[in-house]
Amino acid sequence: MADRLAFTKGHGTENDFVLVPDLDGTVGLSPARAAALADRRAGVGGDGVIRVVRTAAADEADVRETADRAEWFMDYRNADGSLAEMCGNGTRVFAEYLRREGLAAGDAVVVATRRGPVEVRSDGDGWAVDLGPWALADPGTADRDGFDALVHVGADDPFSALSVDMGNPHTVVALPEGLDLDDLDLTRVPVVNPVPAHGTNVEVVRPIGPGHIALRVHERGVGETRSCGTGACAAAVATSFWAGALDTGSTWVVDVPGGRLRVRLLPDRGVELAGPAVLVADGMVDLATLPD
Ligand SMILES: N[C@H](CCC[C@H](N)C(=O)O)C(=O)O
Repeated sequence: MADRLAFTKGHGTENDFVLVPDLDGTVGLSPARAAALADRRAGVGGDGVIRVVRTAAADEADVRETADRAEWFMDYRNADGSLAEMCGNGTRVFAEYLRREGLAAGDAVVVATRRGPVEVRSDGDGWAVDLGPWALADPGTADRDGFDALVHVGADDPFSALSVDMGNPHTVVALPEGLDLDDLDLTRVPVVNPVPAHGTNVEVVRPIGPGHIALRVHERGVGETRSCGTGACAAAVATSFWAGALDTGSTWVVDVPGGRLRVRLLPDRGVELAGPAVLVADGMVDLATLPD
């Protein structure tokens, strides 16, 4: 039995991940082991852990069924070890890893995810991926101003928000006039009402100009992160909805604390995320330091 585990550290606009190759699915990844790998002091450190596994060897049957469309499965875990359906920044880092390792060739690769296969294609010095279709909560629940939730961020009075489903859940807050993103206390989990059944990722968005927004994000299963790819898409969808411009194929520059992403709204509720992916380092973890 190998006593060490190979890993690669990577990030997309400083949303960072520990990639663990387990190509034939023989090692597995328990929630406790994922959380230990993500630990920034006793482990490698990251917002998430991504197991790189052949789709045919995935634990979930519905993922295995997509093996004819995608050879590799992005098995995404949050820093707390919880599963997530999708990770936008993670898909770009995953594609970069597959290309560097010679596990994929050419300018595009279809990646299996819990949300279904997505095509990640080379885009300038980064990657682009359609993370759609997005969905709003039952439009009937969005009041006349386009909000369907209230969010307490830190000690502030509640802010109005809109739920956006990107395969994973998002609650997008429109930062009230006169407040500054930098002043928000995102050290605690924002309190969302109605309480989302499976938790949610909370983005607080500020308009910068036409087709340009900035956001901070508190991620489900992590805490505040420097960037969230599905969150950038959710924020662009919500901002377009509030502007009554959802059907215009708009493009967005999304400034996140860790850098800049681009989002393009596509027909049929498609939404393309584009941005960088960096592989920072490779290493080995002593299995004796990890829980089973
Ligand atoms: N925390 C998220 C998953 C990671 C999403 C984010 N890192 C991205 O780039 O989309 C969730 O539990 O739904």
